[in-house]
Amino acid sequence: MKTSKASFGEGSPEHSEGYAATKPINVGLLGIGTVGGGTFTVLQRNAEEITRRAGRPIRITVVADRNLELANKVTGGACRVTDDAFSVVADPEVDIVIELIGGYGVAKELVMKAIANGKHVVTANKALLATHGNEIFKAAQDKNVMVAFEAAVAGGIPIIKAVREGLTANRIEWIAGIINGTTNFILSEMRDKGLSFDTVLKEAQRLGYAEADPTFDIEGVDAAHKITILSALAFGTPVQFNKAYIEGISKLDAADIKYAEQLGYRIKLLGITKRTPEGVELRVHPTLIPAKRLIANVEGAMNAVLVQGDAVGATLYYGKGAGAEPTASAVIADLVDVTRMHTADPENRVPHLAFQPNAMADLPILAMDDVTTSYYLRLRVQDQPGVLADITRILADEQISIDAVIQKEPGEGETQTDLIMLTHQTREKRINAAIVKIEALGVVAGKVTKLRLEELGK
Ligand SMILES: NC(=O)C1=CN([C@@H]2O[C@H](COP(=O)(O)OP(=O)(O)OC[C@H]3O[C@@H](n4cnc5c(N)ncnc54)[C@H](O)[C@@H]3O)[C@@H](O)[C@H]2O)C=CC1
Ligand SMILES: N[C@@H](CC=O)C(=O)O
Ligand code: NA
Repeated sequence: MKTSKASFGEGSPEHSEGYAATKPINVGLLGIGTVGGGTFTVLQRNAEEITRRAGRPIRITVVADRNLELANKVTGGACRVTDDAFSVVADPEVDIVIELIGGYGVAKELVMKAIANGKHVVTANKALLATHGNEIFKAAQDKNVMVAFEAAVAGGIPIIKAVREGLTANRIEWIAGIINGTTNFILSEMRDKGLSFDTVLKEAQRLGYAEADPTFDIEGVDAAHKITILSALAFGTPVQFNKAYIEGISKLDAADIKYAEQLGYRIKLLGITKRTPEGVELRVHPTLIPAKRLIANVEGAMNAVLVQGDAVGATLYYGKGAGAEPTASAVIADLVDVTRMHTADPENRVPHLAFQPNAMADLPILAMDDVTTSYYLRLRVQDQPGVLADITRILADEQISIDAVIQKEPGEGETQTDLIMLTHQTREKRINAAIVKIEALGVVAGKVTKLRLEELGK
């Protein structure tokens, strides 16, 4: 058997003689940290196969990173290195710019300059696209260049491809996903190993899962960036991050995780977007999910996205949503896509946001008050007759029906106990109104804990 040693971006002799002679597509890589490093390594390792798929060699000709020592170490002399990212987006030799710096400051400037200079862009930057995507896609359309962003949502899972291309026959009804690896890792490790929040967060940072500012992960902002992008792709609307409802896991109490389990549910940080007759729900929050659902059993840094289409029904996509090589897998898939489509008529390329730019819908994003879901309520109550009746009357007055109740036996010498209730579906404004009245009851101590619950299908 012959073995082949493909040099970086050249393709192997036995498979790629034709391709090796083909003009390579030249790539400038901005940021060679976790994802940039993974991209460089995988592109080098799988050069032969990637060339055979792309039809021509994909060659990183220049890497820009403000950490030159790191850039030199990772590239090992295989290409040029600079600390001036702006020189790369202006470099006439560069066909595609990969932006893996992150954030919406310098990254936005670089992406806009790259587009203005007629370069295609590949990015993993969900923060940038969720906040400035409309402007970026418009600029790209005007310049006939592509902005590809598979790595921006659920890392290595090809979810953008699935929603934008694989499911085009469908009227998408809703999407719900575990789309932040760091928080899923924290919830799993805390539950399974009893480790503290801070210990697990440090480990997630060490493993390269967390954002530069980990509060983006913990407070649900990163998941909101991602569900904002998916929502736009699903419903043909502009990206509208500023209208997303966002609640992270920092206030989640271990007691609720335990009670949820007793009731047959798991708590996951979900990104949810749903089409309703009044508009689109766009929200991120800890959510009770029936423990028997596949998605409830997604653990560690793994991601999973459920997409409900009217024709296909429910589809589930599972895989690594963070980390160097899983994310590089998506970045390189985009590089191959862009390379293949580079010479195609821009009119015939897949639209950035799945729908043709002149056929976008202006469905409103619903205020959280108008969202419909089920609820988990935990109350600290006096252990005395009539308490449950008072509470159920308040809920009934708001037309909220109860699905399940558990009341703990008070501890030795205690006069108060935990009362846990699950409700059927209702509007958020109704449950909030009921909670205000419940908290005013003399027999209820402190605040009511409210979590949302989604059945996610049958
Ligand atoms: N780490 C992960 O698992 C995932 C990250 N992403 C996204 O990928 C992007 C990159 O993330 P990571 O690789 O984790 O970040 P990182 O912090 O590991 O890498 C960023 C790199 O950019 C360099 N850099 C920063 N400012 C620069 C500048 N002005 N000029 C040149 N270089 C500069 C830094 O020195 C660093 O090497 C972010 O947008 C992130 O949200 C997306 C999916 C998964
Ligand atoms: N910080 C993110 C990285 C990938 O997008 C996460 O934890 O999922
Ligand atoms: Na992806």
